[in-house]
Formats: sequence, structure tokens, C-alpha cells
Amino acid sequence: MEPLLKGRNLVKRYGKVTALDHCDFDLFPGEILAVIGDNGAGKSTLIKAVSGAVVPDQGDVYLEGKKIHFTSPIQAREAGIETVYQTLAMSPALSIADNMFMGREMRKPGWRGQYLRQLDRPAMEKFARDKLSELGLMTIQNINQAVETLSGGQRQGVAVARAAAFGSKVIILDEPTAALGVKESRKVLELIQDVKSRGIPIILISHNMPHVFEVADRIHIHRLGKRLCVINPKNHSMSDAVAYMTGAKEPETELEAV
Ligand SMILES: Nc1ncnc2c1ncn2[C@@H]1O[C@H](COP(=O)(O)OP(=O)(O)OP(=O)(O)O)[C@@H](O)[C@H]1O
Repeated sequence: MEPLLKGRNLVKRYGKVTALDHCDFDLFPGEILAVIGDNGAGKSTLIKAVSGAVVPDQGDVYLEGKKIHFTSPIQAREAGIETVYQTLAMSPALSIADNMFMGREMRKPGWRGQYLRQLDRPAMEKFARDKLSELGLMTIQNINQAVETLSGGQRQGVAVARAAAFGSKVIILDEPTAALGVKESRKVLELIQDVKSRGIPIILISHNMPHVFEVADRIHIHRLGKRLCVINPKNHSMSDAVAYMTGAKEPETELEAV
């Protein structure tokens, strides 16, 4: 099977620091791929390099087999790759519906939308409500509620719903459960499974091994700027994964147990 998103020989240097050191990457259709690694291993840089937030110094990125050259995250978004960063990039004072759109607002039909740029609020609210209910997030009662009044888990839910609404090909989640409690993390993990069941592959960066082992189909282990190996969580323990990550143990082959 051909990877949906593929990176080959990616290099990114920041001065003397090599954040990506001839790194390969593969995401296959329909899978949840976790990316794990120690602090500073280069996980965020890798994800940025495949989603247009960083332009690699060397190497190639392919989407559906075609070479791509994203020079901004907007281009990646337009190609169907949505990223939810840890910081969420939401406007707390704006409503849930407004946050769902952020730069992709729906305009009224006809001249009022085209010339006066008037927003089609009822259509936007319906779209936001539909997307949240598709992902089982209808505990949120009021779509016009400001995002700052939501709990951490609900906010993360809105961010994932936004990504799922617009990310037609790939969704990238950077530490989606890092700031959440047990119950809220559970909801986000369920959301991730829901998105997968709708056929959209997910890249999940996380330091939380139980969460990674619960949802991932494959685990890309990153060390010193490159892919060390890819493991199948069914055939490896969490302590194996941590040992590979930290260098306490070496895998037998790069694509071990894919
Ligand atoms: N914009 C930048 N300028 C300079 N150095 C950077 C920049 N971004 C990342 N780096 C460096 O590149 C290396 C890899 O960083 P990166 O954030 O990709 O790691 P990470 O695996 O995501 O780490 P963490 O788990 O701590 O978030 C680090 O040494 C980091 O200091």
C-alpha cells in the first residue's frame, strides 16, 4: 500500500542544531500513527515539515504519491491537511461557531455575500452544530457560547471537530491530551477513534504512553532527529517503546513490526 503522506530524507537545521537529520516518515490511509520521542527529538519539526509550517532544508514530501512543496500551513490546509497545535490557536472571546471557521467563514448567498461580505450566520451555526454532533460533542449546548467558557476538554473537542470538518485527508494532533484531566482525555481519545472510523488518518504526537498504546495502529519512534523504528503496539510493550526512545535498547530493524 502506498503511503498517503510520505517524507523522505528530510533535513532541517536551526543554526548548529539539527532538528531533522535525514528523516523518513510514512502515514498510511485510515491509520492512527503515533509519533513519540524524547523532548527535543524533533517530533514537532517533523510534523511542521509535512504540514507546511517549516520548509525543510533538504528532502521531499509526498501527498498521495505526488511531490508537494508547501511553503505555508495555509497551503497544507488547502490540500486537506489540518493541524491542531497544543496551543489550539483559538480566539477565547469568540463563539464556538466563529472559532470553527476562523478565516473560512461562509458568506450570504448573492450580492450581500459577494459584495458586502456579509456572513451567513445561520448556515455557519448549523454547520458547527452538525460537526459537533457528528463527533458526539453535543454536551455543548450553545454554539454561540464563547470558547473561554468551555472546559479544556470541550475546547480540545472543538479544535478536533474543526480539524475533522475541514481536514479531508490528514489530521495532525500535537499533544491533544497534555492539558486534560482523565475524563476529558477519554473524550478526546474517543474523538480520535471517531475521526478514524470516518476514514481520515491521524498523526498523534504524544508523551502519554497509555494513550498512545490505546489508540495507535503503529508507533513511529523518533530519536535524534530521525525515525529510529516503527513498532506495532500489539507486539511491543510500553517499556520497549520507552527504551527505544531513550536509547536504552536498540530495535532490530528500522521498520520493525510494521
Ligand atoms: N524555531 C527554532 N529555532 C531554533 N531551534 C529550534 C526551533 N525549533 C526547534 N528547534 C530545536 O530543534 C530540536 C528539535 O525540536 P522539536 O521541537 O522538533 O522537538 P520535539 O521532539 O517536538 O520536542 P518536545 O517533545 O520537547 O516538544 C530542539 O533541539 C529544538 O531546540
